[in-house]
Amino acid sequence: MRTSTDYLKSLSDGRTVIVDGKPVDDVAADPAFAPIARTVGELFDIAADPANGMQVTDEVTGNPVNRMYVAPRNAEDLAAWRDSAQVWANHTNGWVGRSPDHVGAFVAAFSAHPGAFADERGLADNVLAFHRRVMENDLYISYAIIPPQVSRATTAHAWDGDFIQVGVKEEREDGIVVRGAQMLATGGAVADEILVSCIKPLTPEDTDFAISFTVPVAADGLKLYCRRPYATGATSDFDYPLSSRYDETDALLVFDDVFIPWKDVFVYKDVPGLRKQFFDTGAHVLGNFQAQIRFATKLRFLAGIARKVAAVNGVDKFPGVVEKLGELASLVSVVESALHAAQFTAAADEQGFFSPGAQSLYAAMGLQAELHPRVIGILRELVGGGVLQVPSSVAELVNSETAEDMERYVSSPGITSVERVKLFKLAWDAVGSEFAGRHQSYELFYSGAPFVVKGYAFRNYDYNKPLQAVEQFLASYGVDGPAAAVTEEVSA
Ligand SMILES: Cc1cc2nc3c(=O)[nH]c(=O)nc-3n(C[C@H](O)[C@H](O)[C@H](O)COP(=O)(O)OP(=O)(O)OC[C@H]3O[C@@H](n4cnc5c(N)ncnc54)[C@H](O)[C@@H]3O)c2cc1C
Repeated sequence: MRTSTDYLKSLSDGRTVIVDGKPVDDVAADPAFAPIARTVGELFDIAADPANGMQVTDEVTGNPVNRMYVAPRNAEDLAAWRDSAQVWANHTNGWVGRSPDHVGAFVAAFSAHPGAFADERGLADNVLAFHRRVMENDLYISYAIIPPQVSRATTAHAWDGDFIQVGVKEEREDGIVVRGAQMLATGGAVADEILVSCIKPLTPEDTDFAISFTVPVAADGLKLYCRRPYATGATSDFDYPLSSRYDETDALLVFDDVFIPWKDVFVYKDVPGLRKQFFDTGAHVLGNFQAQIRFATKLRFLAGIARKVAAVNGVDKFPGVVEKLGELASLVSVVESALHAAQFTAAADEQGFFSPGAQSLYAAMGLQAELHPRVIGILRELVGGGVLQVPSSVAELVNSETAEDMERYVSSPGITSVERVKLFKLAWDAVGSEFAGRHQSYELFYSGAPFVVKGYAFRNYDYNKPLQAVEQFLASYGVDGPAAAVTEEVSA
């Protein structure tokens, strides 16, 4: 299976990743991208080691493949799939949102439902071939499925200027030429390919933009405009332990007439087909099951920082602090419990795809907009000003002229000054740094704006039962008192 060496080597492919107005020479060597590339490489090494239990035998080739790229078919598969996702999430403590298993899960679910892509061009076969390529080569796929934020009052066809959202400029015998942009691809700069599509509802007038395809990051004419990287501002691992490893970077994609061969096209000028690929295949559920496994891991990590900070500051026995730590425990447990429930209520669909229970999964996602800021808020409150009562850098801890002051004034009972500063710098990178701010937006938006995500929770909740309960109750009394049936029940 692919190792970090193979992966890092493959990144030197002439991709156009733009920072500070010019293309980056080599992302694997650039200080903005090398740290996250290293982290992704570590994930591949973990999967390649059979001891980590992430491998399964491919039924077609008989070779070991990463389980994250294989659609679960029964309860045992799903349990093992979840365990594998957990192995990767543990390695990053949940701080890498778009690790290769996220879109990998979408592609796995696609492969179990080729019928959702069926059309006269044979697009379903393209999807199956894509899945096989991803699985056999351990590809890292990022995705860009949101149109650029131009105006949400209308959709692409009504925007000024042709092809602002990426669309079909030209149809050729051997493929299509696409032009335009897509909002963001997290991890795109260090991925192998990007799945480009649109999950926001389009109208029949938007047919030219109703496409789904994969494109190598190094494709001619594809440009990635990255937001300011945070890894370069991370002066050391000690000062920014999260920014220095996990800055995935997010990039606007611009397609300057990029040629996409037919084999890489999955949905073509088909507005309903866009929704089908995400929602009739179970892809949205499986991909977000992975996302919630990752999210719960990060919440546990945040709770761990809070628990340790409270102990170091000697406040962990105060009733008010115990209450806060208890609230944190409840919030983390809500997400963990929803994952258990989604697994417990999982069932096979008509294609034999074993899908996690959607009601529990979307319930957790629907609360994320409130839950994550609350967790961060509690942590911010517990750390107090301690995150600012730290030296500007590790230098003050090692310089003999300043180390003595640090040891004397920046310390707590039972731990050294270095240990205390290390902990509080970690806390700052989780709640206060630019990296932390980006993560707050990420958790709020990665699976859609809160009104969209709550819509999933609404649609996947069976309101018949609560409605029935209310109807029955309302029927049990009237202006004349209890209804007859109820009166009889009471007198009997
Ligand atoms: C850190 C980060 C990483 C991301 N990574 C990726 C990625 O890898 N791939 C990808 O495809 N996308 C990615 N995204 C984009 C993400 O999917 C979108 O931000 C999300 O879907 C919301 O879309 P939007 O940003 O266009 O918000 P908009 O749709 O413009 O909404 C912004 C706000 O406007 C209001 N609003 C808009 N429309 C309505 C409405 N109809 N009803 C009520 N209120 C409304 C809401 O308050 C909403 O929160 C990322 C976003 C962030 C922040």
